Amino acid sequence: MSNRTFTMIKPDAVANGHIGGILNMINAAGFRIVAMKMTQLSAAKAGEFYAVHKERPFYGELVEFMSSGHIVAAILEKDNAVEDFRKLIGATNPANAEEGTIRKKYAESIGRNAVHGSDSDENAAIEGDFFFSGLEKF
Ligand SMILES: Nc1ncnc2c1ncn2[C@@H]1O[C@H](COP(=O)(O)OP(=O)(O)OP(=O)(O)O)[C@@H](O)[C@H]1O
Repeated sequence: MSNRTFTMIKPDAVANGHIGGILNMINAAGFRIVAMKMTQLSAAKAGEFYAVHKERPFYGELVEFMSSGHIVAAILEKDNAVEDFRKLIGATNPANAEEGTIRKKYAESIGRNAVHGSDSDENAAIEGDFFFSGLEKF
């Protein structure tokens, strides 16, 4: 079990002024931020990041949305990081997300759902490298 996961605060939450609120929830849950940056994905980069969903009907909408505005990408550290962070963000569809989760509080819909969280240790490492590769040491 790795102690790191990767997250993005998505364009809806950034545009609606929720970066601070979401980071507070992340800190309060015991995660340490080891790398973080604000950036905007090109459609090509968003498509690459979500390539596993290429065949899904919502792929075009997802890529358009994820490249529509600024995002905040971060690597987080905590014991059991991947699983605990998935619990903290809540269900993909905010209608099914539990009280106390980030998506319950900040997500607008299944597409505009405020945050991303890696679903495995392997993907956490791949996704972290996607944004923070090479020269940076953390
Ligand atoms: N039916 C849908 N309509 C529109 N967008 C969707 C739909 N299902 C999923 N998505 C979008 O695709 C993303 C990836 O879907 P996935 O099933 O991997 O959910 P997730 O693992 O909870 O989300 P994420 O990977 O962003 O943490 C979702 O977060 C959501 O933004």
